[in-house]
Amino acid sequence: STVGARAAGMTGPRPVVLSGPSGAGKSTLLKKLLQEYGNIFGFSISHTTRSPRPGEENGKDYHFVTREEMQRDIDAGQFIEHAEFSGNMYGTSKAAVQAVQAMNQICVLDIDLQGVRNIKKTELQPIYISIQAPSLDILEKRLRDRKTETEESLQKRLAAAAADMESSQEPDLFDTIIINDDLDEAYSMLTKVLAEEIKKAQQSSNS
Ligand SMILES: Nc1ncnc2c1ncn2[C@@H]1O[C@H](COP(=O)(O)OP(=O)(O)OP(=O)(O)O)[C@@H](O)[C@H]1O
Ligand SMILES: Nc1nc2c(ncn2[C@@H]2O[C@H](COP(=O)(O)O)[C@@H](O)[C@H]2O)c(=O)[nH]1
Repeated sequence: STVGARAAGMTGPRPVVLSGPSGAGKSTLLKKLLQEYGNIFGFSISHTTRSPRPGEENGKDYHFVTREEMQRDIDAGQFIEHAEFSGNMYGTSKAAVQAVQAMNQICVLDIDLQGVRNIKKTELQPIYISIQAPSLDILEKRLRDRKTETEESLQKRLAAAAADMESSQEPDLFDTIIINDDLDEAYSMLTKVLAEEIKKAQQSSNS
């Protein structure tokens, strides 16, 4: 099994899961990571039924699909995990993870807490990192300033955020919790947590 092989040190670097409330800064940190280490890390492109935001590209940020398409593919067994979040469906397809692994890159998943719990039931064995805002008030301000949400979807996301902040304290759920107060400091924490994987990847590409 992957677990046994991993214990024996026979597999490659571990995938990385970034989770945490909407507005905590996952995409911002991920973008920085991919800018600096785009040869090492690859983003797992999820499917979602929500509409694209200005600037988001189909097949790059997400695979934007209808509920019917997504449900059909879920029923066909094409997804590793999927969840309903704030009125829309989100999910990680097997193909999304395989596409990154085929490029010999470390797969990074940006998923919600339900996704984390479901990935724990699989053999993926990633490093689990929670990104948190300093407070719910600051998170609300950041989400409002982002101007991507209606008042209704903002309220849904804030309710989910409050629950997320509490659940993330659960022992053994995350390997690391990063408080994204100052962006540069949070990013430096992230690269520190991933230093070992980055080193392994750099060594194997030099050999
Ligand atoms: N350290 C920070 N200080 C101030 N603003 C920040 C910081 N980090 C991120 N932001 C801003 O906060 C907003 C939310 O960040 P981002 O979109 O990265 O969150 P997210 O966790 O990916 O959210 P979602 O799950 O909704 O996609 C963005 O407008 C971003 O520019
Ligand atoms: N369980 C999953 N959650 C996912 C996936 N892709 C994204 N997400 C999470 O959804 C929310 C909202 O994202 P947004 O882009 O609409 O702001 C956020 O917490 C993401 O982490 C997925 O494939 N599975």
